Amino acid sequence: MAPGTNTMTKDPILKVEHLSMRFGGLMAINDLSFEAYRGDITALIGPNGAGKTTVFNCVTGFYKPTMGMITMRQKAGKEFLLERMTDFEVNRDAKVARTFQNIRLFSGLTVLENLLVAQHNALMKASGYTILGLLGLPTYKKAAAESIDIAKYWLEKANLIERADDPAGDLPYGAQRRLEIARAMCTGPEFLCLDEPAAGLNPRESLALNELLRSIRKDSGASILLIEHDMSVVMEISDHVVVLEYGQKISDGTPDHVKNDPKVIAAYLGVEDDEVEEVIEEIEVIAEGEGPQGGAHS
Ligand SMILES: Nc1ncnc2c1ncn2[C@@H]1O[C@H](COP(=O)(O)OP(=O)(O)OP(=O)(O)O)[C@@H](O)[C@H]1O
Repeated sequence: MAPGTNTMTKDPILKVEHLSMRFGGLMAINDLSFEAYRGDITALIGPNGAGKTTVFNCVTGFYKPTMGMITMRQKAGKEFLLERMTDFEVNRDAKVARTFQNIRLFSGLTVLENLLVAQHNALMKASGYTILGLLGLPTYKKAAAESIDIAKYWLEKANLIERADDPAGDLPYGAQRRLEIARAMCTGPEFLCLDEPAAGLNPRESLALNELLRSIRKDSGASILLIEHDMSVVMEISDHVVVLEYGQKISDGTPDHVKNDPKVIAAYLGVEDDEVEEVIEEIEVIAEGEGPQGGAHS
């Protein structure tokens, strides 16, 4: 249990146990264990190259880990061993959706069409996988109407309803990021993995993103795991933070707990743990010197 979290109410949706991932001679993830709790926004942070994306790729079925177990337990109690599943099965069966560091939308399709394509699997199932089904089956017509309702719901949430008929490629960058998240939500995930959702956003777009993520947590009940470099986003919206360095966990707890953890400060400053205090003192002296009354420029 992560320090600072309430032991009475926390129910793990994801358990990562002794995960290791080797690329040739490089141990990118080394015996990593952590949990993400149901209903929480969990942030996975760490310096460049710490192994965050590798963990994401293992959780979402893009990589087969060298060792370890990744268990996802759905609300209804059904468990899935994600390390044994393909990316497609992780999404379809375990109900884990993801976004990527680089935006991957169909830029020539409209905003609405992007959300309908995401629901293609459910629509094909309703058609009975036949052309006649596509043309006339009542189950298909019902599913098609439902998928438009779901798309509209997420367009409202992402504040994109007015752009529904515009090509996705015409949207500003921050709106494209929200569209990607809306598209992932249209697949009905219980667990949403977001790879650097705030990257490249301006402060206004960042606020809109925070609002969308909070509303996903509150209204859909989906749990969120996100990789993020923007500490203001992490500290603002996360319930729980896991910190990696060189493929290992160095801290795990509430945002306040990890923010004040000397190991985390050392990792971000790139110094040894026992040098943290000294470096912070030095930084404070420099900051005082740079201040309005400071002597650096006087
Ligand atoms: N497919 C791969 N083949 C070989 N090495 C890889 C592969 N993917 C990642 N690595 C290496 O594994 C280590 C962890 O990389 P990873 O991308 O997971 O880190 P990260 O924490 O996401 O970094 P960043 O914050 O820069 O995105 C790095 O040293 C990286 O070069």
